[in-house]
Amino acid sequence: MSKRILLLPGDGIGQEIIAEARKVLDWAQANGAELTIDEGLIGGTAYDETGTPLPEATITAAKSADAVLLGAVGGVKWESLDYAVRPERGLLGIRKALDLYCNLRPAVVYPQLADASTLKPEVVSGIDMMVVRELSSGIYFGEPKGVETLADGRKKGYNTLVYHTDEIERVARSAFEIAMKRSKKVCSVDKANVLESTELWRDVVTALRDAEYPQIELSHMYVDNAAMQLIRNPKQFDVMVTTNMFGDILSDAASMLTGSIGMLPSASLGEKYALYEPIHGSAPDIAGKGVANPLATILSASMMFRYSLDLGAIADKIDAAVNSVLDQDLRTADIMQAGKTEVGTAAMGDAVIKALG
Ligand SMILES: NC(=O)C1=CN([C@@H]2O[C@H](COP(=O)(O)OP(=O)(O)OC[C@H]3O[C@@H](n4cnc5c(N)ncnc54)[C@H](O)[C@@H]3O)[C@@H](O)[C@H]2O)C=CC1
Ligand SMILES: CC(C)CC(=O)C(=O)O
Ligand SMILES: [Mg+2]
Repeated sequence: MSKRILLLPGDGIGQEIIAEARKVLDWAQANGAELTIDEGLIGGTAYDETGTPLPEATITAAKSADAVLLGAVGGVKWESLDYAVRPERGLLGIRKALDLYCNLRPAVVYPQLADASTLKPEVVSGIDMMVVRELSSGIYFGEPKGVETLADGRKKGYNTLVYHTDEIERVARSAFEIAMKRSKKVCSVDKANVLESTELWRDVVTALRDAEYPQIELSHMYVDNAAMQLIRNPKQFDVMVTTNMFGDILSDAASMLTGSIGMLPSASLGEKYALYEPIHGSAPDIAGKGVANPLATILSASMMFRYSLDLGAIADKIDAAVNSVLDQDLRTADIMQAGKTEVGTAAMGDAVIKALG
């Protein structure tokens, strides 16, 4: 039966990178994958057309798809809008609507790019770690929040970091299950020394390990130390599990081990739905220039074929094609190295298609 994919290009380079991922989907279709591909609106582009960054039609289409592949949202044009209708609210909204609580962000250092990192090759080579980020709760969603004017004229801006036992437990279980197939090592990152919500996080993660995953070697680290350790000695980590905001920040940091944020794909998973997207944003500084790296999005498509479409053989081919274009010394500007050939977004996408054969 045909698998239904919903593409949500979004804003800025989202449009450019999804166009390259679309070439890969078209290739898969031409090579036997039965796919029905639709496109929908999200983010600033959706706001401009419909007055909301997350139209009902997008939620409905996402719920009837086997998987969603998203580009990125946001941009300077929409920064002065009320928070309720900002592009980013569209992304948070779809994560909530689909209950995508588990965000997998694999940071893999390709051997061809070990010296593209700003860190020493010996520090990063061989890295293959997984950041498991809680995605549908935490401070990005907690109530109360807002900006108020106080009686004395000062303004008060506030957000709330809330976690419930079940929200922690389900993402911790995902992390432990992943770790059972890897090194059986999990580092849980929190700020339990000062935040009660993450003291609960630590307690729940520990209790689950004790009760159901005694084989897992669990460690705990404060987020400030984790940020430092990621740069000092990243190979100490295999699976890292953490809150929504800490995972957001630490995965951007981890991306630089690989050479560029343009190399990191992600899968956002719930019990019923799944959405795939690069970890980066809409990159207004390079949008429209045709220089964005499409590989994170193409690798996100690969994760989609593997996890949601039951087409692991196609995922293997996409992964091999990405390796092949790097072997051919083709580089977008963000991963450019001396002696290599610089190519733009579309040329990189075309090279992947050529490598796919
Ligand atoms: N998932 C999403 O849709 C996300 C959206 N955003 C939104 O994106 C906008 C820009 O945010 P920033 O903080 O600048 O983060 P960003 O991730 O868009 O860009 C950060 C830096 O990385 C570079 N970069 C990002 N992706 C790249 C790629 N594929 N190839 C080459 N270089 C790449 C950009 O040029 C920029 O210098 C904001 O409106 C923000 O809210 C930010 C992060 C995630
Ligand atoms: C809207 C933001 C929370 C997006 C972001 O930075 C991310 O998911 O990495
Ligand atoms: Mg982010």
